[in-house]
Amino acid sequence: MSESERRAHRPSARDRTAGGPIPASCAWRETDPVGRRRFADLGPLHLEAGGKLPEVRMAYETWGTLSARADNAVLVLHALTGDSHVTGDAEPGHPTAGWWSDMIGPGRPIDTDHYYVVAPNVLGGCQGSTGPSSDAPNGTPWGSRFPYVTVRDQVAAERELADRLGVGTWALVVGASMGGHRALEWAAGEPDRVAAVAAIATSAQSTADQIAWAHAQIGAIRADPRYRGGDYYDAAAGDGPHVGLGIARQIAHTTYRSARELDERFGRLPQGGENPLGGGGRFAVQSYLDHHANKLARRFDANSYVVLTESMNTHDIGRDRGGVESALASITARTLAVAVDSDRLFLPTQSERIAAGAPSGTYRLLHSDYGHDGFLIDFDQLGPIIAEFLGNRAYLTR
Ligand SMILES: CC(=O)SCCNC(=O)CCNC(=O)[C@H](O)C(C)(C)COP(=O)(O)OP(=O)(O)OC[C@H]1O[C@@H](n2cnc3c(N)ncnc32)[C@H](O)[C@@H]1OP(=O)(O)O
Ligand SMILES: N[C@@H](CCO)C(=O)O
Repeated sequence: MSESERRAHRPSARDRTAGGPIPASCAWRETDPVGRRRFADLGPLHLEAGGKLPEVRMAYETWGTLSARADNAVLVLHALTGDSHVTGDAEPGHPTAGWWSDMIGPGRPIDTDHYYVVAPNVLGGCQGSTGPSSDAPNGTPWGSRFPYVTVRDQVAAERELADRLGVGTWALVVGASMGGHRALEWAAGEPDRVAAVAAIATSAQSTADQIAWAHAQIGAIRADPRYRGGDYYDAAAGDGPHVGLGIARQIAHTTYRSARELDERFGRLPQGGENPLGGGGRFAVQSYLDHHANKLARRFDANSYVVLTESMNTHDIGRDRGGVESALASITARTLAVAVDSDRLFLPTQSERIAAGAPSGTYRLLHSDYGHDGFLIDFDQLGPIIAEFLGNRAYLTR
């Protein structure tokens, strides 16, 4: 069996139900299973679309040491279902290693022997920062009552966190995908506080295509009867909206990978001993998507998925700033825009636009078969690009 066949076939069909009943919500809430997460209580936050959150808590992790001049701080902003655990090995309570361990750490492109790295969990998420699964003032989860938050609101919360950490100007703000939205929003909205920005596989404003994919994902969650309009937090395991959330992940995950990769990797292979002819069995690629659906439903909250996806839909650094080109032109930070050539969700032209519009913009392209997820896989290319942008000669000549 070839490597591609081996990858395509694992694990077995039994994976579809692996792990037992799925909890109604897998929000981490106020817990800190890894033991290194910290929390900052920021008080009330007035929201761009109206209303306010009376109490905002931000969960975050840090690595390295802030210099006496506070000029070595790097803000790392995660994507839709990411979290603050950007680097480190797998450990109890966090079964996966940091999602950017190859990029951040001693001797890595973002070298924590030199930089003070801060990674917050996004506002509206479900990994310790205030979100729909957090308790509202009446002591029960916000659920359907959670207000609309924008990318700008998320950055406003991160700005408050920066104030509390004693960071005036970030040496670098870096993010990919949804994290890139926030990185660009930081650069356009807080030019005095960002010396350099790296926006990876992202866009300055959401496109109709991205909103269209998101629409189907949100629809899948809302159509799940177990979603209960967003108020499902007291449901028993197995009785939460994991079906809708899983379908949303399957739609999204397909857009995160390239058609070429899926075709070359899975082809028309059936999954294990299953027979798709007649409708009973699955193709391997269907099993693969089932696997990713199952995994996400176990680690993420459906309401957070909706809240964050909606915030991505209205992402537009040009809003109330005279349009995207005007907002890009106002960026004073050194700007790096990185695209993945096979990304069918965040097209390279959107990164080219960022680099062309920012006064000191640089554009770099990753050559990858993996599509949008290339920023989570192709570190042999992304590492040197970021190291070069930071002038990390030790990494480049290692
Ligand atoms: C900043 C952030 O975004 S942080 C969040 C990033 N992490 C995630 O999104 C978690 C979801 N995972 C992913 O998106 C991807 O796994 C990545 C991008 C992290 C890594 O990509 P890859 O290394 O190419 O992993 P890939 O997409 O092939 O998935 C591998 C999994 O699919 C499973 N798989 C492969 N083929 C099949 C199949 N035919 N049937 C069922 N499962 C299958 C593998 O067993 C493996 O399972 P495991 O992850 O539980 O060990
Ligand atoms: N796999 C990433 C892709 C989104 O950019 C995530 O789940 O956040």
